[in-house]
Formats: sequence, C-alpha cells, structure tokens
Amino acid sequence: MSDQQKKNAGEAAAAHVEAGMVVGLGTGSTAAWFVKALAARNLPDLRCVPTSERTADLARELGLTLSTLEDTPRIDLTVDGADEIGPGLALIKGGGAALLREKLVWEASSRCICIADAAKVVPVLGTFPLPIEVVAFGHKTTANRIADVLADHDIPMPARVRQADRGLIRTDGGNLIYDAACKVINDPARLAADLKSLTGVVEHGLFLDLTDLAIIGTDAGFETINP
Ligand SMILES: O=C[C@H](O)[C@H](O)[C@H](O)COP(=O)(O)O
Repeated sequence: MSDQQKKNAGEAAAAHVEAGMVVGLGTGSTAAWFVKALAARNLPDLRCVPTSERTADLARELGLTLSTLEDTPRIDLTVDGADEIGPGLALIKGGGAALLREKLVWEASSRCICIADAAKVVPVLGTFPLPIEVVAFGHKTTANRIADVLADHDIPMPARVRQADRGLIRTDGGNLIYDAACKVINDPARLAADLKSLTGVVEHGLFLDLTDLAIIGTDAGFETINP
C-alpha cells in the first residue's frame, strides 16, 4: 500500500472532471485523494454525490457542493477506489463498508473510473475478503444461507460478521457486513448472482462490468487499464 501511488491516481482522475459535471465521490483513502484534488481544481458548477457520510464530511470541509442521488439521479462521472482489481476490471469493493451506496452511485453513472495503488491489481479475485452487506434482522440465518452459497462455490469458510472494539460494524444504512474469505473466486458473475438472490443480503462487494477505466498510481505517476 503506497500513499504516494494513491495520491497520484487520485490526482490523475481529477483531471477527467469538467466544469458543470455531476460527480460521484467514492469512499476510502484513495478516493479521499481524488476529493482533495478535485476541490483544488475549483471547477465551476460542480455537483458532487458522496457515497458515504465520511466522504460527505470531507467534501463539505473542502467546499465542494454536495447533492444526492434523489436530486441528481444522473451522474456524469464517478471516481472511487477498490480493494482488488481483477481481470476485465472486475472489482472487490467494500473494505470500508460503503459498498451499497457506492454501487447505487456507480450504477447511476455514465462513466466510472477506479483509482488504486499498484498492489490492488491481482490476477484473480478473492485474496481480499469479499464484503457482503446484510440486514441486521435475522442476520445469523442469512449467514447460514451465505455459507451454503459459498460452499457451492468451493469456498469452505463461512463469512464472518465484521466487528470493531465497540461491537458489530454498522454501515451508513444501518446494516451489517459479513466478510467472506474466498481466497479464489473462480466465477465472479455466478457468485454475484447467487449472493444477490439471498433474502437478507442487501448487496455484495463484487463490482462487475461497471468500470470504464482504472487509473493505477505508480511511484512516479500513473498507468491506465481499460476493460
Ligand atoms: O467501502 C469502501 C470502498 O469500497 C473503498 O473504495 C475500498 O475499500 C478501497 O479503499 P482504499 O482506497 O482505502 O483502499
């Protein structure tokens, strides 16, 4: 993990934003560099839709004009980080528990740019535990259903509920996160569909066929990957 690489990626992505755009603001340490670089450009008539309360706080602090998906349902460009970037720009996201709002914003966007440091690029998805957002009510029974799906995908370990010192982590929407230590995800599309079909699962961190461009920070600058 390199902060300089994240910064370089965030700054390169900010150059893709034009005056008057509606911009989706991702969540996480890399997205924060983008938000800072975007604010520094001081472009006129921007409206920004944040994907988390954390990002909203940062953007507000930096003087960016915020909007919501309700007020601006069509987003021109979203820039966001990732936990893993696999072949075809298939992503794992949600390490910061923002996956649901992120996916809502990504899917409402004409264009999505993923920004990351070089360590996020992997030959196969699954080393980073896959976050799965689950409704709190009855979550242990939902976890059993998730375990059955994972077993069907040759993933023997059940997903574990995410905890902090103060107790279970809650998302901005009040849900819980289960993390699945997949190790290798052989068929991301089938796993995504199977998880999504479960009652109690709100969303999962597989972002497939949503990324138009990845900007990978290097120590000296950045490289790009097209899908
Ligand atoms: O929920 C969090 C998001 O999906 C983040 O974009 C992702 O976890 C990457 O975060 P970072 O840039 O801090 O590695």
